[in-house]
Amino acid sequence: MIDAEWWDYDDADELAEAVAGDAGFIIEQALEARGRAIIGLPGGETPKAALTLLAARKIEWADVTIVPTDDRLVPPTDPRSNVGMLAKLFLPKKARVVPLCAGETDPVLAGRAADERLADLEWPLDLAWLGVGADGHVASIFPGPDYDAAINGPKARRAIGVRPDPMPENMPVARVTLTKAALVSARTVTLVLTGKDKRKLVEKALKDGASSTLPIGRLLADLEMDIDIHWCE
Ligand SMILES: O=C(O)[C@H](O)[C@@H](O)[C@H](O)[C@H](O)COP(=O)(O)O
Repeated sequence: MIDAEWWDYDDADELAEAVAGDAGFIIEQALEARGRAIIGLPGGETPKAALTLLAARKIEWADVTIVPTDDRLVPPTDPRSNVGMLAKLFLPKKARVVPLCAGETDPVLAGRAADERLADLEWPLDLAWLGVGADGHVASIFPGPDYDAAINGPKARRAIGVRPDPMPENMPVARVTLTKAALVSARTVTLVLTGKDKRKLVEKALKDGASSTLPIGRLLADLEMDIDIHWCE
């Protein structure tokens, strides 16, 4: 079992500063070691402030490839689009932003196309920065017909289409997600969350390990290196 180190902050600003600093350091280490960096960045609300601070850092962004950890099957101009949010922040910095969805409407086809697109990238990720949903989903690994393939699929599979069942009420759309294998193979995995409820959920997931019924629990159980968990109330 890996070690999870909790980093607690007094407020969201302090959390954002710390996470942006950590991510920036990991990217700079990768650039120094290999002359390039490939990072998986999350969607949702929690990471927005930290991502904005990260984009403002003085980094050789032209040598950085950014992949959303997951995305909703919506056009990049849609406010729900994760790649749309990341492109706004990082394309002006000359980073390469690789979409998981390219206009497909069928999640199974979108997942296959994303997997082919990612096959050309030099894996593993240097950083997989993750959030967690109030229901315990991570990236867009949700209960439903694609859950087993996302959690237990072949290690070579990097992305897969997801038809959540039940559909999340706040965001009832199909998705494409990086698989658990693609996420846990990252050189560094970091988890960023806020609020007491999510903290309790992650602490239980860590305790339950591989027997966790939650996607986040199954992912944490398969990590092969320690993880930093950044949290504020
Ligand atoms: O596409 C997404 O929704 C995210 O990648 C997702 O996995 C996110 O991390 C959680 O849903 C938490 O979202 P919040 O940070 O907004 O609570």
